[in-house]
Order: sequence, then structure tokens, then C-alpha cells
Amino acid sequence: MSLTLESILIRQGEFALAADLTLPAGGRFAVIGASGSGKSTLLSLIGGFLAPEAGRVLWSGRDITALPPGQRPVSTLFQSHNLFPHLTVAQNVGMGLRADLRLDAAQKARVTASLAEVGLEGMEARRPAALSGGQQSRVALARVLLRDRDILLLDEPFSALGPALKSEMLALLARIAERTGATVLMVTHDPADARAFAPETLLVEAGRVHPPQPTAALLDNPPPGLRAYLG
Ligand SMILES: Nc1ncnc2c1ncn2[C@@H]1O[C@H](COP(=O)(O)OP(=O)(O)OP(=O)(O)O)[C@@H](O)[C@H]1O
Repeated sequence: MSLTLESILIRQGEFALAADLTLPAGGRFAVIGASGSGKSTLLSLIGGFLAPEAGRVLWSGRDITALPPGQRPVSTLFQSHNLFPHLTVAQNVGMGLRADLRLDAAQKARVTASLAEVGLEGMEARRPAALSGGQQSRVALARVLLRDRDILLLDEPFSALGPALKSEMLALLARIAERTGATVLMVTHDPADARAFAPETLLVEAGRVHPPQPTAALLDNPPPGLRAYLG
């Protein structure tokens, strides 16, 4: 199983991004590059929110280029976690299964299990406003977890959290990814996050997504553009 971006060209106005690479299933990848280099564009392509001008997106050989986001084997966790303030924690998580929240007993049990996995047991009835920032991140993670998709896309998911909480969340995410076997791509501006979370990194630079390379080697000896960006 693998995710292939085959001869991809994607445009946003004047901006163009090329990608031609294969990621083995079950890997964890950081996505790094300067501001405006195309990291979010890459995630939108895989998630199905943007269509390429040329090329194909393949999951284990199956062409998913034309599939709408909801029919792809993909879940996305954005920086703003998009929790609904008027819904409880359990309902926010249940939305990952059914938008109308008509869950059967088995689905409700999955909500409970997924909340337990992120350490939020007993908080089912709370509203997001009654949770800390870290707990809100956990709710968003539980929702993604419940969807149980093969590919997980994260766009700077924990950047609003303090350093200790952020590394705790990354460790939790790594444990979950390990257990579920999901293929994870995480956009991050923090090289420490990339080192801690992802053995391999996709560098997005000069209109191109580079094939994965070992994170430590890339960050220890960055090419000039990345060096300037990392400071
Ligand atoms: N809707 C749009 N119309 C035209 N150009 C766009 C649009 N969205 C993004 N762009 C351009 O596409 C390029 C890539 O944007 P993208 O958001 O993918 O970068 P990024 O690497 O995620 O940046 P950042 O790190 O700042 O979030 C940028 O030059 C941006 O100006």
C-alpha cells in the first residue's frame, strides 16, 4: 500500500506546484518549507479540496484524483480544530461519523472508546468552552481517530499549544498512528516537531514537493533555501 502523486501539477492563481513521488503506507512524514511554498496546497490536493491541472493521486494503485473529499481514505486536522461550541464533546466527536448525529449503539461505543484513547473519558457531556486548549486538541484528534481513515493530514495541528503540551500531543499522535497504521503527513514550522515526530520529511521548495528524505539529515544539513527559512 502506498500514496502516489504521479506527475502532479497544481495551480493556485500565479502559483504552481509540481509533485512526483510515492509514500509507503504507514509512514509518518513532516512537510516543511518556507511560508507560501505550497505546503497547504499539497494537503488540499491529497484531501481533495483542490484538483490538479495534470497528474493523478493514487492510493494503493487506485486512482482517487476525481473523488470528493468525503469519499477519500483521508481525514484532515486543521490548526483551528473546528469544534462546534454548542455541541458537547461526545457530539463533536460523533460528527466524525455522521453529520446528523443519528448514531447507533455501536457508533456511540466507538465515540466513547475514541475519547478514552485520547484521555478524555468522563468529559463526554462538556462543551468545548469548558475545556483547556490541550483538551480541545484531544477532542479534534478523537474525531479524526474515529473516522479511521488510511491517511491523516495535519496542518500545524498543535501550534497554538505551549511546548510541553505540544510534545505530549505529538507523542499521543505518534502512538495512535502506530496503532492504526495510518499514513500521516504533518505540516510544521517547527524543526523540533519534525525531528520528534517524523523519520522522513517532504521538503516543499521552489514550486516542487521533493521526495521524502531522512528528517535528521535534512535538518542537520539544510539546502540554502531551507537554511534561510529555518534561520
Ligand atoms: N486562493 C488562492 N488564489 C491564488 N493564490 C493562492 C491561493 N491560495 C494560495 N495561493 C498562493 O499559493 C502559494 C502557496 O500557498 P500555500 O498556502 O500552499 O503555502 P504554505 O506553504 O502552506 O504557506 P504558509 O506556511 O504561509 O501557510 C502562495 O504563494 C499563495 O499566495
